[in-house]
Amino acid sequence: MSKPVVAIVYHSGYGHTKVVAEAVLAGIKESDAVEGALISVDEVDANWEVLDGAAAIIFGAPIYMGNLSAGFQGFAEKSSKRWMELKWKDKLAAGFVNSGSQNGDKLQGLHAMFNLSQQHGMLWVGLGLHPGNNNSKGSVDDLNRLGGFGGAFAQSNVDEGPDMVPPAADRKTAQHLGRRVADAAVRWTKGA
Ligand SMILES: Cc1cc2nc3c(=O)[nH]c(=O)nc-3n(C[C@H](O)[C@H](O)[C@H](O)COP(=O)(O)O)c2cc1C
Repeated sequence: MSKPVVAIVYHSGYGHTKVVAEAVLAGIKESDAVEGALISVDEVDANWEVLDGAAAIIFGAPIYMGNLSAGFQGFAEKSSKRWMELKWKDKLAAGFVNSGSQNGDKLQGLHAMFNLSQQHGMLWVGLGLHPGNNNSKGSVDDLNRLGGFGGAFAQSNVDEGPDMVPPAADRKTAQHLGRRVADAAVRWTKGA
């Protein structure tokens, strides 16, 4: 029997969110029981069938002007063809967002991804981690240093390139999300 596919579909204007997407993929690949697929919104037209066949889809985007980037929103609107037939109903969904500011209205973007998942009848998987860096012994190197619950948050200094940021803590948090969704996909598809 073929392994369940856990797909990531992401937009990245300048490469920072792509780094986060690759960290999510590394987490998916920790599991031998699933296949990972990394799809940029720029190549989504050649990959709708991969998404249709996936057990889980993880959404990823940068925050532009306080919300999901137009590049990601374009994908979301194109996915309405799937919505017509509720083709993605009962797939797992999850999300990650990356922005220049520590806050930067990331939650707004993550909630927009959640809304997209619910329009499609998908089941949302959160991060499943306590917040890091929230007490006197904490540090910016903590896993989940930005304290997200519904998904993985990353922050990339606006004057540094994707070879420098987001920092390792955010990449590890993204990796955790990938592993968590992979494990959830195995449980969710058991016997299906
Ligand atoms: C048009 C535009 C709007 C942005 N708006 C925000 C914002 O609202 N909040 C924020 O924290 N960062 C904002 N940023 C910074 C990006 O979120 C940040 O640089 C991010 O790392 C870009 O990811 P990318 O390289 O994958 O496109 C904005 C950047 C651009 C280009």
